[in-house]
Amino acid sequence: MASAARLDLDGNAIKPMTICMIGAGGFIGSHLCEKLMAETMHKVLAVDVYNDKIRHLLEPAAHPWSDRIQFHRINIKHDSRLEGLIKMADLTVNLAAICTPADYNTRPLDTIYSNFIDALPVVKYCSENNKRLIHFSTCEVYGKTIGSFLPKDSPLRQDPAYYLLKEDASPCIFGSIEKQRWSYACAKQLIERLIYAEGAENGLEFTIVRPFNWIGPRMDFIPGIDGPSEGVPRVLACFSNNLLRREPLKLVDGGQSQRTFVYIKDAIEAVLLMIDNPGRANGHIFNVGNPNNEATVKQLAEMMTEVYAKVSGEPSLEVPTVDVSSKEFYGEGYDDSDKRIPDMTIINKQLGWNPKTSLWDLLESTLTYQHRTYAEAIKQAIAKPVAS
Ligand SMILES: NC(=O)c1ccc[n+]([C@@H]2O[C@H](COP(=O)([O-])OP(=O)(O)OC[C@H]3O[C@@H](n4cnc5c(N)ncnc54)[C@H](O)[C@@H]3O)[C@@H](O)[C@H]2O)c1
Ligand SMILES: O=C(O)[C@H]1O[C@H](OP(=O)(O)OP(=O)(O)OC[C@H]2O[C@@H](n3ccc(=O)[nH]c3=O)[C@H](O)[C@@H]2O)[C@H](O)[C@@H](O)[C@@H]1O
Repeated sequence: MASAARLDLDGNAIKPMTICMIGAGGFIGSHLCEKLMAETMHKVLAVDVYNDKIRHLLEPAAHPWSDRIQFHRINIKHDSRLEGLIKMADLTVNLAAICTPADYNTRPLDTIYSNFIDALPVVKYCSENNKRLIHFSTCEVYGKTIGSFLPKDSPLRQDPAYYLLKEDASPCIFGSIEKQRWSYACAKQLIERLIYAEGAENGLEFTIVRPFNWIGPRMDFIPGIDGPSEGVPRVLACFSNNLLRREPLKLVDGGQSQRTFVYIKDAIEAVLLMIDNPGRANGHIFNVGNPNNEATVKQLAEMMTEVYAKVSGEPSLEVPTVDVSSKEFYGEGYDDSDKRIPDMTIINKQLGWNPKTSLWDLLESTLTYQHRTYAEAIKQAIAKPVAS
């Protein structure tokens, strides 16, 4: 239950504030709203075009926090109410974006508009009205590692200097323009530069968050159940869908890319520290990830298969994975980040934050949720005769 006597990292009482959260109806937004309602006295003006993932917080109206959350169905591309909401708030958190890789090379214009053009008014209103901004960028701004350009057998590939991703030192390395995969990363990079420049030239108080593969319940959708049948969500939902339907998990180009996965609930703790500690968070770019949870996509598939068998009680498939080319899976123009390990020095120093949950444990709680939420609906969808 929320308590009024919460203290910041310097021992001062935290004053309740009003937060304009754009993209509050998405995966991260839903977890952040939950946290803010359950553990703080902050008020949320939740802006999104959808509210399914936060409906449990909005209805019934008898929740203890009911007077602290308001939903505003607004498309920020064209709605004059946005500036008024930013003005009403002490802080704006901007999460709105197209952020599924299947869109980057197939809908590059929508991707660039969503991640750059549509964020411009948000930055402008915050700057003009002297409002603080926490903007969600991505670890994809690092692109590929320096080490990926070394010969495959070079011992330097093992040296962290060639792969560890540091906010204030690592370059942003993208592929050629035909590799439209990088449309998202490039748009995010440019909005980061604009926000940084607003800070430098106009005094905007900002924090930029670079999430490294946050995963957990409510991430994306299961195709044909709560999203389009032909849709391609991010890897957690793709693999969950395969496991629920008892199909082999598809490994793009052999599943050799490496990622570090962090549990959404750990990551949300970091965001709350940023919200509550402006003096320590303003002016910073933060990596938020779990360097201890590294796996290749193939290893992730194997672990998810094992965990799902445990939580569902169903035996694994004899052939649990199948290789597929990136061209077949994502289409022309796909490219990939080879390896993503966040350096944690800055977030450790400023906010003392560390992730806690192991990959196995986070997959166990997430796949338990996926099974409970979707297994029955999938069974019914599979059993339904196809209309002739
Ligand atoms: N989940 C991750 O691990 C991760 C990693 C890196 C970066 N990010 C960034 O974090 C942010 C949130 O990611 P998420 O995983 O919650 O994604 P999400 O797709 O679940 O949430 C984004 C939300 O923004 C809303 N939105 C998009 N365009 C909008 C518009 N024009 N007007 C109003 N609402 C709009 C969507 O409806 C959606 O609810 C994004 O900016 C994303 O790039 C997330
Ligand atoms: O989550 C993040 O930190 C960022 O990275 C993601 O990018 P990526 O990790 O490449 O996206 P996923 O869809 O989660 O894919 C991870 C890896 O799994 C592979 N994959 C995906 C799906 C699948 O069915 N099979 C498969 O092998 C992809 O090719 C990729 O190598 C997205 O760009 C963003 O949501 C975000 O900015």
